[in-house]
Amino acid sequence: MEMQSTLKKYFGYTEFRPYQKEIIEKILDGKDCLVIMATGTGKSLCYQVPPLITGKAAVVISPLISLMLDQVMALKQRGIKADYLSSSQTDRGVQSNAELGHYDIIYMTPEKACALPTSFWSRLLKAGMCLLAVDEVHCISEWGHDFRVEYKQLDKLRNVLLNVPFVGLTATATEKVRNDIINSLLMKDHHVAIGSFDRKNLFYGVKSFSRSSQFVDQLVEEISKYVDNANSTIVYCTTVKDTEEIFKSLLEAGIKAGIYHGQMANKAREEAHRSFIRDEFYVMVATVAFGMGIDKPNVRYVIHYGCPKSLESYYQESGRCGRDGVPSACWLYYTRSDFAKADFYSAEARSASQRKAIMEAFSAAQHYCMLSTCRRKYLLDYFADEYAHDDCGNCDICTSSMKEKDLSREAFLLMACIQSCGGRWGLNLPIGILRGSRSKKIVDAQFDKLPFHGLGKELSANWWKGLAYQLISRDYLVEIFKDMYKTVSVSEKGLQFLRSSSPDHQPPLFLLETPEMDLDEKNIDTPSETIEINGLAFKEFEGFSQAETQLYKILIEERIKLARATGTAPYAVCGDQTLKRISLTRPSTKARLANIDGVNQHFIKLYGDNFLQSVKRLSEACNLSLDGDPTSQIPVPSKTVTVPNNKKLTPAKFEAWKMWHEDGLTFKEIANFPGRAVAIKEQTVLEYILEAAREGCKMNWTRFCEETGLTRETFLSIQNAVSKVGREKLKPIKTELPEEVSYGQIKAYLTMQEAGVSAEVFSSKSEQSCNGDECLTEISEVLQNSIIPSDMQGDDDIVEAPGITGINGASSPGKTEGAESHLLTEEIRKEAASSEGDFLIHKKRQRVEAAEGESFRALVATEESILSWLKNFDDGVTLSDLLEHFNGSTEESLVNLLCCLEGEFLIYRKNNLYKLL
Ligand SMILES: Nc1ncnc2c1ncn2[C@@H]1O[C@H](COP(=O)(O)OP(=O)(O)OP(=O)(O)O)[C@@H](O)[C@H]1O
Repeated sequence: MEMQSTLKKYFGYTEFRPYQKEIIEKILDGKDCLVIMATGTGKSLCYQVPPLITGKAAVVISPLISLMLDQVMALKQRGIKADYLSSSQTDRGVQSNAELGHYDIIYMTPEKACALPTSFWSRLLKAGMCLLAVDEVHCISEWGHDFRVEYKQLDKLRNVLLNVPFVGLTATATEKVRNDIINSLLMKDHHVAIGSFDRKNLFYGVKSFSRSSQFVDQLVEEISKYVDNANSTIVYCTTVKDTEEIFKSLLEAGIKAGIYHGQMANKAREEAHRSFIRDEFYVMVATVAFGMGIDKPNVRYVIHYGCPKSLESYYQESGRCGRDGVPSACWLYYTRSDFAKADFYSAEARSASQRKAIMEAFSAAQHYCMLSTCRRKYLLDYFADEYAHDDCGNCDICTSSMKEKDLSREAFLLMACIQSCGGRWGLNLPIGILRGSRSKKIVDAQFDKLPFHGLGKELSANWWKGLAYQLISRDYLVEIFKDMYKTVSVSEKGLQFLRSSSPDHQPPLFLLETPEMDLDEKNIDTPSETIEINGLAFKEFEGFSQAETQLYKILIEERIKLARATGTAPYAVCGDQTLKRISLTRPSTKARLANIDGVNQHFIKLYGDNFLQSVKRLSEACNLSLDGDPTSQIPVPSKTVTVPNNKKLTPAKFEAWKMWHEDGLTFKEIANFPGRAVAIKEQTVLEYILEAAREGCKMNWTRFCEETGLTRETFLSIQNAVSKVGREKLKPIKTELPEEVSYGQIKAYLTMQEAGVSAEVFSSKSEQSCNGDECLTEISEVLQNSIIPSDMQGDDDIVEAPGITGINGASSPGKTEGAESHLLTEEIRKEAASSEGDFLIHKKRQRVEAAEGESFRALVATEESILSWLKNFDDGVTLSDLLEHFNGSTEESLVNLLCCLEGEFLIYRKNNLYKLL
């Protein structure tokens, strides 16, 4: 509860993102934690919440001063006491204040942390220290992509900070790097949280381009379209020269932009960074020097102008995009000449193994450019975060209309040629042979005598390379790195294909003819189509009227003014999404403003009056009424909904899931559904639903377990059996278990385990709900006593059904007869089954009743009495509950008191439930 209220009070959010809560709990238990979560998924919050709960400081090691400055600025805007210490700082004030326990969070560079005297740490410990967080902890490992030698010294702090949990956080760490981190930070009995690398809101796209002024002009024109809505863009270039060229073109086109690269003086770079995050311009053209830790939440486009040197750096840089969770696009433009930079990058290597690692990393980036299969899948598989789908529906490949073609003859020629050359060469040699080249290498090795020589000359080298990359990504060919060189050979799968082929006949092999393959040699550097960087299926102002869009745009300006007046960044005042919610709901009171997701207590204190005045004035000007529907939702991008895009789920399976999940039907009802030509088995329905769950469809596991009869005890005994015999085969698991445990229950357990659902689902259920018939009876009773407040009942059939009209008085379900009675229980059961939320209501009702029983006197509400009564209800209460309890108060006076409490952040309202903060 305290965690939840801290989240709303300081950050304005009402829900934790995945993993955050469990990590915070572990830290509060004093455990070391290693947190590996995708960029922009909210790692920082994991170390920012514990000091606010414990009242003890958190020390955060961070690699860059600019990053620390941004974090400190944003935290101050949330009313959190934060500052930073670095070796270049001359002011001793921060250090002494830290020693006196004046901060919630103190950032410092690793150098500074190691240079601080033991006396500093002793004083800090005395004042209270709850954790030491090491941000971007992959820098500790030589195997990581940003090794920083100073990070290696951090283990020294272990001897000084006894019993302080160490928390390492990073977005990218292979297993090798993870082990290195654990050893370097001397972590013991630590908790590891590994989130998915998938950034669902990001669209990935790649195109080839030519380095011509014509292309740059097109790019600039495209970028200019997105600047209008205050959407930020970062253009990453591989060289300083490109950076300068694009920057100049943007300025010439009248677009305000910034530039950032390693050859600029520190001060100029800091200024550029500062201006970008403060929305003084919306386009930043930079080299990769502008990468790690840029946390501007509303960057909508990240464009790579040139192939990056590795997928790790591509993931980091593209990760700057869409950090507020809003759909955003990452486009990568490459030229073939980029691929010749392997030597340049590997020149940085200090050893043969490092050189090999650099080559491999660069090759993976090249592959990414040349893919003909889902880009998201390739990226996630690369980071060992296997993506279960072949089609993400949110990258250029999955959304393109490219058609597969039978390229079996060409694939045969290429593979046969590679095999005939002994699989000892790169791609250029076999392609040269097919294209009839008589280069010295080919002639000396007598490869010009091979029967394939010249058989593929009508196709460009580019075309053949495109084909080869597809064969590699589909495992017909394999690439092997040997020191500075890579060779390509035929895999077992490719050999099988060759064995079943002859020069005249090959089994069909359907592959894509990508746009790059279409380019012939003369046109190699001509862009295949006009640029279109958007690629988002999402319309930014979907669901907004014209007037609301206008209001939003004016509020953006107001936010900039407020931020300038307080010397901070506009996003630190409040995020774009919060501003959109304000534009849609147009609150007239602090209470209403406080209830908007993303609005925190400090915001209300600092800007509440100002914002409310602006909203009132501007709404009037835009002819919009105040206090719109607080449930107005900003449209969720359809691309993140997995189900409709999911090609793996057949219509029958999807339909079964929908009937169960959305219509509340039982397995039996679905199996015998009247519209079905032939009834199917209940077991089949169960399997369909489990498959839907595995494919990412939403599940109410509590209800599912109830219907399958899977109890906590059975769940735990299956867990036990699986730990003994493994999860690969069902039979051995079944043999380990009592007779009555069904295969269906075992499958359900295995799917739940895959989905990360633990036995807790039962404890929460038993607390929140009751079982089977008992539950039905109890809910019936609740209805019978007519204590479900009308605002909770909704306008479903229950109230209207025959024999139920008397629920409030004359007749009751108990008194109805036969079919009517059955109808009622059926309806109730469906209602009960439709969501866990109803069980919550039921439980709350019971507690309301218990509390009611305490007094029969007319109770008049005061701020204090409301607060003290709300303490009884973790799940919150409705206004009707409050009115029932405080029966001596009028609705108006009660609402006024509630508004005051909301405005003071003592309570908050969500889904019409008032909860204590
Ligand atoms: N529970 C939450 N609800 C809504 N927004 C959140 C939540 N937690 C974090 N955020 C927001 O998500 C954004 C990204 O969070 P954060 O900076 O912590 O990401 P990160 O994982 O540290 O990323 P990186 O590795 O790139 O630094 C921030 O703007 C943050 O305020």
